[in-house]
Amino acid sequence: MPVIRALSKVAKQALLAPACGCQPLTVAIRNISFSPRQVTPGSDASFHSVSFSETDHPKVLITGGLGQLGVGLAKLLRKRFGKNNVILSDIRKPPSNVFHSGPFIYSDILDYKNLREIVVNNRITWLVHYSALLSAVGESNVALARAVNITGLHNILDIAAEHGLRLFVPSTIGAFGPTSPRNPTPDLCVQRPRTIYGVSKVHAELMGEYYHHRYGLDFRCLRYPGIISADSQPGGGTTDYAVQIFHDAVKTGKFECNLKPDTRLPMMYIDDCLRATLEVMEAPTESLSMRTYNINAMSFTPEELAKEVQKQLPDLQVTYEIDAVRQAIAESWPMNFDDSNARNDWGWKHDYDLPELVQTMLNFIGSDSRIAQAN
Ligand SMILES: NC(=O)C1=CN([C@@H]2O[C@H](COP(=O)(O)OP(=O)(O)OC[C@H]3O[C@@H](n4cnc5c(N)ncnc54)[C@H](O)[C@@H]3O)[C@@H](O)[C@H]2O)C=CC1
Ligand SMILES: CC(=O)[C@H](N)C(=O)O
Repeated sequence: MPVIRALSKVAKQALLAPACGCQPLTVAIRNISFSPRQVTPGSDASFHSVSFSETDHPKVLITGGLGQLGVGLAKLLRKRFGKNNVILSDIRKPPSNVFHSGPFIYSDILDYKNLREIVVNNRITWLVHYSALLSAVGESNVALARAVNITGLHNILDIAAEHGLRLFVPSTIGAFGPTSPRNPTPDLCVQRPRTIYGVSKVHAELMGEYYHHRYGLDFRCLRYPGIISADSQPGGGTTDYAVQIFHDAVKTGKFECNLKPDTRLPMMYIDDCLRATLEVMEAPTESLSMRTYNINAMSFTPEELAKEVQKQLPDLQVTYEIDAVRQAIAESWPMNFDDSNARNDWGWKHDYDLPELVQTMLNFIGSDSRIAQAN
């Protein structure tokens, strides 16, 4: 009975707590070992809570780190916090340059004990959760997408709440759907996505915010646009065409686009995306009026992108062979993203517009292919 009474007191405190005042619940979790996932009886929950303030630098774990974004983020964070303070993890075997560039560890986000062991043994304080199946691959394997994007997220939330971690989970333009306002799309509006990817990301936004209010979890989330990078391949999304065009333009002079020429989507160069991630993770709590923000840089159609590339490579030939699944997804997504809250609250500002993006991508891929030809 006393335990039940204590629990109902905790629940009452939770409902009465101010949206940002998470202290009472955090204390309750520690005092009576009531956590989102029950802490083993007899264990001392406070033992796990290594707060960021105890160390000079955060100790960061990146899940799903071998995808398009993780390696670049590790590089940026290692520059800032030191090589050994940032651990990349994935279920795939890392290429040797990645393996030798800093700590890498196997981590399957569906294995809760494995996650807990990594967090405890390495005294992790920040968790960047990148593991996911993206929009197009998600539609071709819904069961796996549901497991990785939803069950996996539950593991991540519980680990982060139990161990007092600051947690970053990216969301996406894909978290909106055909009934959302598309031009522009604000932070708060109807979200009824039609992909398992989008559904799982809305779920992540809501669960993260719920854990923030309920358990005091320091949850931070950015909705990324389509991300464009030169030295890492996209993992099966709808916006992948905007990366592939550069590789094909340089290598073959021909590009077959799987979206219609007038399909407008928000996009961002990877350096802006990774910097935004670091900036929101470092933003003082008081500056965050929300926990999930849109971020934006530019918006273009395949035709506009092709024209910009043709300014540098006039012989590029672009044809269109529409992928019905990707086209339907793209037509349900925002055309322009309103990121004014991120700009006002924590000073978000993008560096790359379309001309700089194209120049940078062609310089990078061009010099890469010249090196390859010389070898
Ligand atoms: N790349 C983009 O344009 C955008 C990405 N995002 C989000 O950013 C995050 C990172 O995206 P990308 O790097 O592009 O994704 P990606 O698809 O390139 O990489 C995802 C990684 O997750 C790993 N993974 C899959 N199952 C796993 C499991 N059970 N345990 C651990 N790892 C597992 C994969 O091996 C892969 O390396 C994702 O959450 C994605 O939704 C959001 C919007 C745009
Ligand atoms: C915008 C995204 O989330 C991703 N690149 C995808 O196209 O699925």
